[in-house]
Amino acid sequence: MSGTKESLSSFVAKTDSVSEYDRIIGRQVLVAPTEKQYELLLKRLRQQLGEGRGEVILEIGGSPDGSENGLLEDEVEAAVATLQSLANTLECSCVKLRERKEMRGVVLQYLIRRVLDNTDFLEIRVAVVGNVDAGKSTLLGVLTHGELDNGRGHARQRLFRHKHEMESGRTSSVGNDILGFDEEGNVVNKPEHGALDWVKICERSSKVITFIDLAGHERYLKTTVFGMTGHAPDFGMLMIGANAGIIGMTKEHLGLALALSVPVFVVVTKIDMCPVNVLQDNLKMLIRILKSPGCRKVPVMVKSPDDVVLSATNFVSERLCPIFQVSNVTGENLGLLKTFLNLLTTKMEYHENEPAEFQIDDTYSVPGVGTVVSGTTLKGVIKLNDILMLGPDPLGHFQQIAVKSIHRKRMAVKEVRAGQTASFALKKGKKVSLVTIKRSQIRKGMVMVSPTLNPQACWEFEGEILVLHHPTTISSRYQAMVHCGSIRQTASIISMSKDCLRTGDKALIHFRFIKHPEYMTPGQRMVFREGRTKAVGNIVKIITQSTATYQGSRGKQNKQQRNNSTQNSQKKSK
Ligand SMILES: Nc1nc2c(ncn2[C@@H]2O[C@H](COP(=O)(O)OP(=O)(O)OP(=O)(O)O)[C@@H](O)[C@H]2O)c(=O)[nH]1
Repeated sequence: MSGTKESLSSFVAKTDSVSEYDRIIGRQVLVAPTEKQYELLLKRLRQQLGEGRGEVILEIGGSPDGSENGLLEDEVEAAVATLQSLANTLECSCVKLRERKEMRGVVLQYLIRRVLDNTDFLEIRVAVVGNVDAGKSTLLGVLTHGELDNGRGHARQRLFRHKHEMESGRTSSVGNDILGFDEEGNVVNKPEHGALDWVKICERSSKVITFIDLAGHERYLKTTVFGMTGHAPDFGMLMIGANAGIIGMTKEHLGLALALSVPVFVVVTKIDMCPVNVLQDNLKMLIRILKSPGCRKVPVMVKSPDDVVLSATNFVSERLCPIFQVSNVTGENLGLLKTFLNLLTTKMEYHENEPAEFQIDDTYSVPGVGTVVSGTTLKGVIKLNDILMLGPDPLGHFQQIAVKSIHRKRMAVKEVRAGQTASFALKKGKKVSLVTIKRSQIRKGMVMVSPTLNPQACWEFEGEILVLHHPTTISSRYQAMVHCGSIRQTASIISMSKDCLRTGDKALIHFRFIKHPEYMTPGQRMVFREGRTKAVGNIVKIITQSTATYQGSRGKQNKQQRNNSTQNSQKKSK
């Protein structure tokens, strides 16, 4: 993945089969590889492309210990030719990102990206958060439509008009905008009469950034949390107005991203209209917050193309938090932000070989098509006409459905893989004469999974929870909203491993949903919140027995425990 930049030549030098080569020869491997070395390089590059979901940033002429400090002029040509040839063999593009001077010669960084057919593209989801008026809609309008703002909402209006014009099949009720990059890293968005044709963007793109535009107002915090959990963002883009600084919901949104382990980068907007001293004060405050024990981030100001490559390659592996300072009116530094977006690679591990799991975040009724569901493929591969189990319904049952069509960003495709979002048209049953499934039967939080998983719904589960904030104490019977994937339902606390919980406390909590059972899996991240109360944690156990049975058995257990302790105390007193 791009987060792990590596020198190909030093890899070959480290490999057993070429151990006779010292580091100096290692540098020369790319310059003049033998057939065996070339095969090794090819094998390694293929492996890295697999790890990086189709792309990798490579450094040539350098090594981590500085022993291969640069290529001479004539070596550069030969090394780049080898790299180009490797890329061609693996059907990849090879684009130079950066060059730096070292003691001996130059060190170069290249982006190697698989050239995909026009129905496939790499997908990165970026949740856009920040306080009202931070310039979120404006920045998205400027990035996706390629036209600067006038400072009075011009770019934002374009986006709104575009949103109202969205035809059926839009992927979510949370705002979505897309920015496509071709294999060379050029933006492919070309608005026609103000509107964007998503299918054309996807056809021309190697990578598509989906911006999940989340509301900035406190009133919509529920939707913002849903966007952060249910839409599985790879990254969070925290927007801050240069003159307003960190106000309102900024800290809340940052805290949410941290709690959900979503890597965050910051975009400070409106630098064109902000006095220098105010900007400096607000940046100082931002850096202080990012470095504070609660965040433990390493803030990095991105000011040059070099900074972009460095921060993008280290973004995932470290606690780095790149900060961009842009103007949507003058366009200052927007180029840096675009290059950064083009280089982003997800840190999520997606398992394509496991049985399919798809979480539903929205439903639609499309005339002539029927019920359509949209969401994220968490595991496996889903193909046209696949039979999946949809559920759970209010009784906890799953029903067989067939996938009749698949869209990725409104483009018809034959399959969708783990890590990709999609919409499906559904029909009930296996036969060709399928029964239409009603939209009212489906709700957000439901899943579609492979029948091999034999899915079970649960009313109750156990979670390991850390209370981030609560004004007083939390005890049994306390109720709050559980957000887990696209599940959003109130649950009450049945029991806890501690008597009561305060801010900063950790506990194992047994929850019960109040309305209907849900499908969950251990290890999933969850948020438990109500008003200003917020707790985060992981699902550790799913309890599939009915409550009566469970409570009955717990009752018996408790009675047994009581009997045991009485016997013990009787023994002690004797
Ligand atoms: N001068 C200047 N104005 C900007 C810039 N970015 C945004 N604006 C203006 O700031 C105002 C607010 O921008 P929005 O994009 O609506 O802010 P928002 O964060 O999307 O707000 P909500 O959607 O309400 O959460 C608009 O009038 C924009 O024209 C900028 O870089 N420079």
